[in-house]
Amino acid sequence: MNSFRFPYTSVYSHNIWLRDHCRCPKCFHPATKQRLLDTFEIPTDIAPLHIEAKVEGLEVTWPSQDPHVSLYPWSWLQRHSYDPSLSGKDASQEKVLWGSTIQKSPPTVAYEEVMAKDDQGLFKWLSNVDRFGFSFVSGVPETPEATEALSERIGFIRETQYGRFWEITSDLAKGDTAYTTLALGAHTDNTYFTDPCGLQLFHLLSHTGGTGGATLLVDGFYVANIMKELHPEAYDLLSRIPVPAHAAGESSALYRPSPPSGYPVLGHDAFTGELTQVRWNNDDRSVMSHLTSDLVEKWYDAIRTWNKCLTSPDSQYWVQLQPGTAVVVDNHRVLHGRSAFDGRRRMCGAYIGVDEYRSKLAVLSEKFAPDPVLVATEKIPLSTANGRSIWNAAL
Ligand SMILES: C[N+](C)(C)CCCC[C@H](N)C(=O)O
Ligand SMILES: O=C(O)CCC(=O)C(=O)O
Ligand SMILES: [Fe+2]
Repeated sequence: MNSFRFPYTSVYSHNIWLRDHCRCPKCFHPATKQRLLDTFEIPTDIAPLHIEAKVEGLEVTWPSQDPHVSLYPWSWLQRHSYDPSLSGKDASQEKVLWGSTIQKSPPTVAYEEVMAKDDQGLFKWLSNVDRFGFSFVSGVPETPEATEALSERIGFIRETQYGRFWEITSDLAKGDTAYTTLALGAHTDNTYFTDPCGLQLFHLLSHTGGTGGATLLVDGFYVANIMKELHPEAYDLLSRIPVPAHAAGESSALYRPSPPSGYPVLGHDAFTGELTQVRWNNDDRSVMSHLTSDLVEKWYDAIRTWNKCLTSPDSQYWVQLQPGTAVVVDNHRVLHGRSAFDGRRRMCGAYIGVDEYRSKLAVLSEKFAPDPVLVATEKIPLSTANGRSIWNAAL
């Protein structure tokens, strides 16, 4: 919507869009941020009575019994303009793709900072995850309790068939190879869920009487980028062919995603086409029973190429976790794995849902990295009953 060259009698589509998105307290509940306006009462041929460019934003007067005045802050219009789209990516949200060289300076935040009630450290931690897909937390007390408290700083823990906050060791306490001493190749968890967890937290509590059990991290977005450049046909197949998965190690549970055919290895934003998710766990993959015969060879070639890129030394970041240093991983981007081990090894951690993670990051971003245009130019009342800006540029 070319709000800056807004013609007086624009085509109806812009008028109805503008009227539908009025954010005055009568049309948009200031506390609940829900639409109060009845979209379907807006006349299809609605057109403004008057338009004025004000310091705070675009003021539009609509015809109705008592002319209705809407104010659209410039930052809000910029954020939501669709023709053309004007909301460029701001650098702070740029993803930093990485390979093995990340080992030189992996993103890390101190536990004390993350636990501090002012949330600055928590924002720093989640900003790391947003940019790098993972972050260490140093100085964590070597207990499950402290690790659980750390997890809960982000949001409520996601409970699954493996429990809420989990402690794992090689006792097959649960029907999964994570509860063995076996090596695990680079994977993302929960491919058998429709909605894989957003974050996965790991904290090695102890490892005695044995060796191995190193942690592998791979930036799935970095590897996908390489695939897109060097193996576009394979990238395309990984982006199109759904992959079924299951978790069937517990007699009480048989998890499969909905639909059971699953989801492609590489998931994209349907609107922007941007890569948004990697789903890959070759051990948990079920029977590929929906490939057409002409695709079988091609698909296996594609996953062989994918695996080759995933396992290239250039893509792999191996780190021997130590008690006291936890790591959180964006399970929609970064794959994790482990080398085989012996001896007694105790790992604890938790899942956090992707929406809980993104919500916490959004709220903290509003507080610590607000939309500069919104803060600088809007003179309109920014706070409401619940203290949240009525003009959060994202709403
Ligand atoms: C131990 N912990 C609960 C974290 C995971 C156990 C299940 C892992 C499963 N194979 C997957 O990849 O999702
Ligand atoms: O034991 C580890 O280091 C990680 C095992 C694993 O992949 C998991 O728990 O999801
Ligand atoms: Fe895992």
